[in-house]
Amino acid sequence: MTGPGGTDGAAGPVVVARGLRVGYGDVAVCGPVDLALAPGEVLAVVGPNGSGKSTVLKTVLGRLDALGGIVEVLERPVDERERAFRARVAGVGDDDAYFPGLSVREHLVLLARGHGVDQAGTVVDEVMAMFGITSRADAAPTELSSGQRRRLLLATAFVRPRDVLVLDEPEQRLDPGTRRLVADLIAAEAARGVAVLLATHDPEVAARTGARGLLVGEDACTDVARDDLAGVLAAVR
Ligand SMILES: Nc1ncnc2c1ncn2[C@@H]1O[C@H](COP(=O)(O)OP(=O)(O)OP(=O)(O)O)[C@@H](O)[C@H]1O
Repeated sequence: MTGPGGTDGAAGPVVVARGLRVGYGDVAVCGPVDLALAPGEVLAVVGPNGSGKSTVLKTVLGRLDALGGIVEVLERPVDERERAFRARVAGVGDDDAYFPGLSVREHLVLLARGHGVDQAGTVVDEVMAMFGITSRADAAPTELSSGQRRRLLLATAFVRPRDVLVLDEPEQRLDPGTRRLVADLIAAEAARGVAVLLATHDPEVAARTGARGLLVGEDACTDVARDDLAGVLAAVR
């Protein structure tokens, strides 16, 4: 199988962490992280509120410096300033910052064009329809409901090229139908060879995406098999 970036199905991992320490200042928020994520795989980072899931994701995205250990994406040390990194790694966090004066559609077209997407307008219209925000295309993001803004934020990852997709609690603020839609979109991404790293509290998202897990703990981070993930999520608190 050839993946979106021309990667072979049997290719090695595209996200690797070894003894990775993440945190703020010089204080680690959780145990060291070891993971390897290959094209077409979904890994769900799970754990209680405040355990460090977002911090792990931000470090993988290069938005936060590692305190120690190794983190590599696409076989290079993480550096979000690198053109190849920005071109191939799509991340959605909690932050919704928008340009004043641009509509929903204009935001998405700007992003798609910035990434050199052919027929950006058509792609954006398809993605807006997929996320059910077409009727709000001409609105400013500030005029959207909280869940609609979340749909827009997720849409930003789908209007641009990507080999690695990093999503922080994609289920946040979404109604149940949209949560299922997003889970199915993530599964489809994996099926076409994208490596997906996500944080979630939602057993349904974990199950529908076919994710295996990484349980983030204070002293250690532990691998969780796919079949055990729903039980671990139910027990997390
Ligand atoms: N900017 C920051 N500066 C200092 N500490 C922070 C900062 N952001 C988060 N923390 C702390 O780091 C720890 C891990 O936070 P993080 O947001 O990674 O948790 P999480 O597992 O994603 O939680 P949740 O399930 O609530 O989203 C928490 O104790 C939090 O208070």
